[in-house]
Amino acid sequence: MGRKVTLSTCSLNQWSLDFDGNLERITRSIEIAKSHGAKYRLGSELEICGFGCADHFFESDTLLHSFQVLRKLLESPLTEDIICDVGMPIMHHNVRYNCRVLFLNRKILLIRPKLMMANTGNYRELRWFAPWKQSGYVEEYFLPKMIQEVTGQDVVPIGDCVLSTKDTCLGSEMCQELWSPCSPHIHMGQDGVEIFTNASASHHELRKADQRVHLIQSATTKSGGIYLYSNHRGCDGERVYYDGCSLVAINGDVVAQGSQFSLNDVVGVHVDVHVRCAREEGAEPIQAPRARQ
Ligand SMILES: NC(=O)CC[C@H](N)C(=O)O
Repeated sequence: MGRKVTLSTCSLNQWSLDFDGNLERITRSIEIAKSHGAKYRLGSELEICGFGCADHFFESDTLLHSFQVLRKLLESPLTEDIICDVGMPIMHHNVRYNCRVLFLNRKILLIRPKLMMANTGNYRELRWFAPWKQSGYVEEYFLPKMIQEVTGQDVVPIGDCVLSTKDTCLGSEMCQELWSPCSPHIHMGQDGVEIFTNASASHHELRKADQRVHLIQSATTKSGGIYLYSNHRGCDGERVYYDGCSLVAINGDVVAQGSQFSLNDVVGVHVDVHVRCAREEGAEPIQAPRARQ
């Protein structure tokens, strides 16, 4: 019998380089998540600086201001007792990565860089970011001083790994990775991950929301589990429309979904789930763990 936990995802109307506004909307989404008793809050891809910063990603200020926002979030009493999963660019060994930062109670648990970049159609991510070096590979990241002062940590893990808690196991994938034939959720499912998360910036095209739903349903039908999807909503300074629809699926069924065309700047989607039960009731028992090289 698993423990009941509330998980929260959201769609925020973030704007490129609007660090104050983006922080305010992230803060509001955490407030809403906490008011529902959530223990984990997921936000969309690069939500701190905005997804569409384009060549501003080359400017060190974009990375610096992202860390300043992260510091404010770490310091805030609002982020106590909830795992916050936020998106920002991070430079590691002079290479820029599109990352998730997961933290709890003023400690950074993990920095998870994107493994597979979106580089076709409207997307040119390879111009600004490198994909992470290798799946299942982790290094040490030296935190900047302004973050060390708050967390008391010098180094934190950066790379492709999952988060184990007392009750469950959570693994991140990022936007494009869901669309790949070798999505990380496949191996994570084999490794026993129960909560899959996806931080996205996926723009609107007719029937694309339906494709996303099918991909997410397929991901949780195969090995069972809970899939939390967060998509940006709004224009983000670009000439496309990111169409929200943040959702939660459990064992192949969509159990909660946010709006696609809302005018609200902050839309939260929350679910109460019994962790463990989700995997136990999933379609297939856990297979042999992935052999790591
Ligand atoms: N930001 C991304 O990785 C987006 C790519 C993906 N194909 C989508 O449109 O959802």
